[in-house]
This record gives sequence, structure tokens and C-alpha cells, in this order.
Amino acid sequence: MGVEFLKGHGTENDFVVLPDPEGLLDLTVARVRALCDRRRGLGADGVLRVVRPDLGPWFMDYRNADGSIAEMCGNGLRVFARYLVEADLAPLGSFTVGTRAGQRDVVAHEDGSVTLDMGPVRVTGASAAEVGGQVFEGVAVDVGNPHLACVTTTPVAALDLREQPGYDRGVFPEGVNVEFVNVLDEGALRMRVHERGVGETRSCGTGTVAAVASWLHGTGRRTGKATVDVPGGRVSVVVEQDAATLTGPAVLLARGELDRAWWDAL
Ligand SMILES: N[C@@H](CCC[C@H](N)C(=O)O)C(=O)O
Repeated sequence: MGVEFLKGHGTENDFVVLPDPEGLLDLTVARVRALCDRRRGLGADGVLRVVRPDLGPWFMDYRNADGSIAEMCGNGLRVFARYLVEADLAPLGSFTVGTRAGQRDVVAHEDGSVTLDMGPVRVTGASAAEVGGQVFEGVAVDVGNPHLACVTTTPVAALDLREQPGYDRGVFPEGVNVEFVNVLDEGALRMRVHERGVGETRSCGTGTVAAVASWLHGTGRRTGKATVDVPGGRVSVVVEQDAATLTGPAVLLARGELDRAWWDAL
């Protein structure tokens, strides 16, 4: 028997989903890297292992494409929730999923979109990123995982994000996801992101929440809402005093089996 997989994406942030309810898969760094490689594997920004410890809530075991572990993934959690519903493992509507950042309530809608409780969002201080010699002032934002969200008037489309943006390793010892944000209008943002453990991606759900928190912070507010346009589509974010929600699409596009010999040889 091969290893069951599905492929999905949320605003083109794409994932390999590995159903593994009993936690039997040995998901090594080498296997994650091979799965995510766009030439020698299926290709993805990350892996979502679907496990159910002790028959409690389903748990999203998220890995970045380089094999590193991250606390939370907003786009991945929408895809994860969509998989649970399509596999009849969770109902349409509300249920809870465990993540390394804590339990998250999700609402799977009939149209395929998913709304996530993103937990509390905290702006923890000022910092800066550097791209091509240009310095971008921003703020550190904790969305369960670390972000440096920089609101700028430089058009984000003009940035070369092929390399890791420079950042202060003293502020972000575990690495950081870096967002560049343009304000299009009140409540309408555009964002590009360089993700820790991946590189530039077409979207980052936690990053969009950080972007909205950063924009609000810069205008003297702690709460508010915005749409965020990313290269892969659009999501909606609401930031409240001690909570935030993220709504956006979740797509499953393929399912199949990994060749067992390929998997075992990794
Ligand atoms: N793409 C994700 C974030 C994935 C984790 C991130 N790269 C990290 O290392 O923190 C999202 O949609 O939130």
C-alpha cells in the first residue's frame, strides 16, 4: 500500500495533506523536503499531517517546505478543515482543531470558504526589514508564529523577494515571516510575504492577520477589519481586542497514493 495524500491550497499557498489519524507516519525532514520539492516531489509550500491524538480534537501537524516546524499556518488550517469536512471527519459548520499555537475554532462554509479563529494577535514592538538596500520600518507581530509586518508606500509589486529580507536576529531568534503591505484604501490592503522556512509564497494567512494588525497599529487602533489582496487571491481579516478571525477559500484539487518504495527510500 502506498501513502495516502491530498493536494490543496488556500489563496495559492499550497500544501500536501497526509491523513495519518493514528500518527504512524515517520515524517522526517528529508521526507517533507522531498514532498515539497517542485521537481523531485509533489511540490508545495508545506505539509499538513492530519493526526488525532487520543481521539481528542484533530491536530494539524504543520511543516514548512524546508522541513522545519511552525506553530501555526492560517491558510493551511483552512485547507485542513476542508479536508476534514470532505472526508466526513468533521461537520459543515463549527468544530475545533488543535495546532501548536493552541486550539482554534473553525467554521467551514457551504461555499468552500472557511473562517478561522486566529487567537489573540499581539504587536510586540518596532523593528525593520531590509530588501535590496532599502530599509522598511515595521512592527513585530505574534500570531502564534512570528511576523515582521512593514506597511510601506513603496509598491509591493516592485520588491525582489527572491532572497530572505534582512531582519534583526536579536528580535527574531527563531526566524520570522516578513510581510510588506500597501494600504489601498480604508480597510483594503495589498501584501507580499517572504515566509520563514519556505521563501516567497503566494499568500500567508497568519501574515495577513499580522498585516492588518500592523496597519491598525500605525493608525493608532487596536481593532478593525480589512480585506488583504495577496498574489494568490483575497482574504478577509477582523482584529478584535483579544481575538482575530481570518476568512478565505480552501481548495482540495487532487488525491492519490505516494509510491511506497519512493517514500521508504527517503
Ligand atoms: N503560510 C502559513 C504560515 C506557515 C508557517 C510560517 N512559514 C512560519 O514558519 O511561521 C500561513 O498561511 O499562515
